[in-house]
Amino acid sequence: MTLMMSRNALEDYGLVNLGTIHWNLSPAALVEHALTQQEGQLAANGAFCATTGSHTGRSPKDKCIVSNDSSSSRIWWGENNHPMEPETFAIVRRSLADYLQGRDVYVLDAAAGADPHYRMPIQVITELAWHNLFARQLFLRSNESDLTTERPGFTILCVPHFHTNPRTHGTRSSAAIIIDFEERLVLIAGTQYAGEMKKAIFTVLNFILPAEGVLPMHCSANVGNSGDVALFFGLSGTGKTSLSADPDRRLIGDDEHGWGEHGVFNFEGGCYAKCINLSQKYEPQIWNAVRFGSVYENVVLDQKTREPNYADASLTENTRVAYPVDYIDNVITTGIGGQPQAVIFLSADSFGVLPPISRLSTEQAMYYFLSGYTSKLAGTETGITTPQATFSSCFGAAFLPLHPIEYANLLRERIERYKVRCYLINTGWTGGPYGTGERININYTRSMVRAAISGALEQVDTVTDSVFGLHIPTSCPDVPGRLLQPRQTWSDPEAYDQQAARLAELFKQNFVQFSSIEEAVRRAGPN
Ligand SMILES: Nc1ncnc2c1ncn2[C@@H]1O[C@H](COP(=O)(O)OP(=O)(O)O)[C@@H](O)[C@H]1O
Ligand SMILES: C=C(OP(=O)(O)O)C(=O)O
Repeated sequence: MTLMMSRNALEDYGLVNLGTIHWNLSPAALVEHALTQQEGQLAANGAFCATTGSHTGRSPKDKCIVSNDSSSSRIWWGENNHPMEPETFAIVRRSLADYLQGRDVYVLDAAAGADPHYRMPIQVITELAWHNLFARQLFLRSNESDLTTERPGFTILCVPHFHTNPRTHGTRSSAAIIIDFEERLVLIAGTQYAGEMKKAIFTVLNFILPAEGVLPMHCSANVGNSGDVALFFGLSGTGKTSLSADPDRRLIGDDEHGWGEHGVFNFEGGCYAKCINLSQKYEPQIWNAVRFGSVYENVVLDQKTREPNYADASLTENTRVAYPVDYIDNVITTGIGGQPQAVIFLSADSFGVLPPISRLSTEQAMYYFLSGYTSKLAGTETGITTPQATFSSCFGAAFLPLHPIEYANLLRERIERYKVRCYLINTGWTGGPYGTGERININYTRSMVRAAISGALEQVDTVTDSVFGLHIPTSCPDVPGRLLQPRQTWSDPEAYDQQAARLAELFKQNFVQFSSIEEAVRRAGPN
């Protein structure tokens, strides 16, 4: 049955005269093929290490959405989505099919969306064996229900060694990530960054699910012993994966979730952790998840011992490891949790002025969610080498095909209905901006997260920040009190005031685009 579906799909996409088609290979077989393709090597701990060179991040200009009639009116053509004509898409698709003639391909049947009500079958066709291994570990494994479901699927065709030519293909660069919602097909060319596959499906679900009453979220999720679910929103590198891996709470997922009628569910079946400076001491769970079947990207191995050197950023800062979610010790294997009780926004503030933790009113939650203030941390995007202040709506603007206010309204409705506690946590700099101050110790951040989730901060007195209006707890268990008030951590408080004013101004400028939002939310920002 699966084979039949796969063969038809291949032909539908013009993929004929291929070499050998490898269907649903096991991880061990995929590793063997990846070694034969000479696309990487095995690390001493058993992980397959793919080396893709320094171009390992995304470039904002490469992502296009095919602007046919049915999608055009709904798409948010912000700076992240570029329209592409169906004819241009057809040219790229034909070129990929021509390129693949006579070549082996790897085909995987998988799925996205752990809640059976929303589960979507996906098929991943890749040129490289290790990309197929990545997809196998990152997406949900296919099951019987995927063969009979009425829900239409989506296909990814990932051909990294084919580079597009802007002149002949009409693309914006030599790489292209193109989503066609009508054909239900994603084309990826000219980039080996495996994250594009998962983020493309995330973009797809961000388009499809709101129409079904589900809020798609760029967040990690975990659950405590009493069933209390917590969500951690944040742009890449702000701590979703690290902070949700908690020995005292069970992991639901580390990056992409939906919040529907029945609660929260993971879109994926695996995690994608950053491993720059990964340490056994600070991140034991992620450390232990690296084993046979895991896939490293651009981690430098010692050529004699094959031991990973996590400190080596010579290929990229954005070194990664992908592994199935159950490689983490305490997980919710169904990928489904209940209704959240706590929502945490993670902002890595490179200005060093946001408080390490603040309690948010619902209006503030809306304001900070829409603003999505954070820093782009080095590596994930091409050309970013130092943290750069940015506003990424809903903490994931790059993946949003609808206007941010649509997602924000869905979030507000849920926060109010379930009386969810909301916090803003700065996982970035303290004691000064990037370059002068230092990144907040992750163990302190963990203590703040624990206190926020448990409700321990609800009764604690707060002081109101004079610039941002944020409510800063005056104490937090296991965190030095001085750290909580950022102005007190700077050696020059006047420099702090200037920097805070600068950031407040950036917030205001950015929020102009949301002038249609109600006044109470507009007023919840910096004054
Ligand atoms: N205070 C902190 N809070 C969270 N992460 C931190 C902190 N300080 C340093 N880090 C590092 O930042 C990175 C966060 O990456 P990750 O959790 O993978 O982000 P995301 O999942 O949001 O992309 C990790 O390498 C982590 O060790
Ligand atoms: C995989 C990515 O996101 P995150 O770091 O949030 O996992 C990415 O942005 O490429």
